[in-house]
Amino acid sequence: MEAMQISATASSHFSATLGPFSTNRSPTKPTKLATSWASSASTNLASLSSRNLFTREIWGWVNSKTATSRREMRGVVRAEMFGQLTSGLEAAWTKLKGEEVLTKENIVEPMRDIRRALLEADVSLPVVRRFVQAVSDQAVGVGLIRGVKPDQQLVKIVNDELVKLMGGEVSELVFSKSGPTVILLAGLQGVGKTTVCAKLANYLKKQGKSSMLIAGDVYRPAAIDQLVILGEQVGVPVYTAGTEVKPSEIAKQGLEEAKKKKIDVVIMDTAGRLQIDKGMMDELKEVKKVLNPTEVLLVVDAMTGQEAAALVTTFNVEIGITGAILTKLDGDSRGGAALSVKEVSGKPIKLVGRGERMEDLEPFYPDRMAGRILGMGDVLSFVEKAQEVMRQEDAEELQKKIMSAKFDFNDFLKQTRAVARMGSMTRVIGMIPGMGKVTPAQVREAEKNLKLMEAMIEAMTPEEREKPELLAESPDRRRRIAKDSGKTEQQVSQLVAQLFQMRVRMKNLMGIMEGGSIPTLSNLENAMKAEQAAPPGTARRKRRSESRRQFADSASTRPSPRGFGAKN
Ligand SMILES: Nc1nc2c(ncn2[C@@H]2O[C@H](COP(=O)(O)OP(=O)(O)OP(=O)(O)O)[C@@H](O)[C@H]2O)c(=O)[nH]1
Repeated sequence: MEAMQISATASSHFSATLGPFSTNRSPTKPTKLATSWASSASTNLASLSSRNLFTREIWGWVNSKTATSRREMRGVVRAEMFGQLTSGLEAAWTKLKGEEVLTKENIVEPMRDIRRALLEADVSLPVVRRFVQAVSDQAVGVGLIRGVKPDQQLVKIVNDELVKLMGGEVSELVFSKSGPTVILLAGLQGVGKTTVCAKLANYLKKQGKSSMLIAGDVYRPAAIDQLVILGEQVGVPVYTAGTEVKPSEIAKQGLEEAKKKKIDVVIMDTAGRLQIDKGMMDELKEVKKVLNPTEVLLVVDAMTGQEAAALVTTFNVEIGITGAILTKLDGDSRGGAALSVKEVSGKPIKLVGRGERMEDLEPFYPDRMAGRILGMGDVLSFVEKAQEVMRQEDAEELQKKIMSAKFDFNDFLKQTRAVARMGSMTRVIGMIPGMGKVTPAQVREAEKNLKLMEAMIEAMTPEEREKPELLAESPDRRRRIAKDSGKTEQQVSQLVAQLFQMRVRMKNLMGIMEGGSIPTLSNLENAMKAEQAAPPGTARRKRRSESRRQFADSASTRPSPRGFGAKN
């Protein structure tokens, strides 16, 4: 029911906010914005069932967003990062379409798809096994999101497990508290180490830190020249001592120089090898001893998949590292390295390279990465936010009130605040399909009017908030509220009228939901369109007359025979 409430309330909020208080707008005429809300509500209604409609509505938005992302994936992004994994996982969600709940039986097939997708992404088998087990355990039984469809529940569980798998939180670079921070880079040949040195210096420069590069690859003279050129390109000094000096000696001299120059961060490039050999490890150990580095980062090529994770493990065992830098993520369509490094080696990926330019280095955010893999991005966090603000119990209580036409100003305020808590109105609106054409000016106007209404409601007594009839009956009360809130009497009257209109409108919409079958997208949308466009004498007039009758009903309890606005 919650979705209906939020739609109906939101729709009414907007018709209220852009309706009665905007210039040249009749209180009963639905505005464009209200119409959009109504039609978005109808779109979402199509996928709703009779319970937990709020969460379902949010997931309706998720669906539409996912559909878009999936379309994008198919078209543009697919060829890019992790495209293969994304499409593999899609098969799993599809298998759950039409199911009511997740069961031990119906997750067998989707779990097989997930397993296959991860193996094809070159994630190592033990990691895949643990992942699939963790997802299965959560999918059946505990930890379900109430009211969300099974395929969406599974997306959420997989998302959370992916984030966990990749290390959960972003793992920041550590800086030394005194003296220069020393970062020692290691890695096999051709993985992008030399490029990373300069990219990292450039990245730190943007954070206001000075760096110096030390050219320690004495076996490939071109590597020294390459580092000098890249250093010039990003505007940082490079310490070189030729190819005749031992790397550990170069490291020592470079560090002294950096201390003299009061450089913040020293980045040491080292020689790569085609594969791990004892000579390289011994040399690295020696350099590490001399430098006593704050960070020892292994640079690994993302395109090597689970091999990258194995390398991180070996280097960690041999020389002790603090983390990894994953390069060439831009060319990686599988994702095995990003998914396996932390789980296999216990060491986090700190940074990722996503292109050849000096700017193409950024922190590794597990949550964003999971979002990209699933094609969900921000939408998942929005769902969580929405769930936080809309408690199930509140929603059920509200549903009862709406059905018995007892929706009052307290509920109105609560709903307004719930919507506001979900984020700025612009953001909320932006998440709803079909709402793209709302102009910023309209949103600003809506926000302003919500504040205006809040001020008037705050000036009401608790009794008046609970019984809007009191205000319908008494101009004195309305005058007092106008005075206390600094608004006009007309504005207060309009707000009261609006609440009665909302009661009718919400009850009608809820009635459609309650009364037997769930309407299909097309017939509900048509019904709403017809209602909005109805000529005089049809649905709209009927609705209006019903809200008038409610006023009249409330007015009939008082002595005066006159209707809304009569003197008490
Ligand atoms: N597409 C892409 N290319 C990258 C990235 N990082 C590095 N490269 C390219 O990879 C190639 C090898 O990079 P280098 O920095 O020379 O590799 P290296 O590890 O220093 O090599 P050795 O000195 O032989 O050990 C270069 O052509 C880089 O431009 C990245 O994130 N994306």
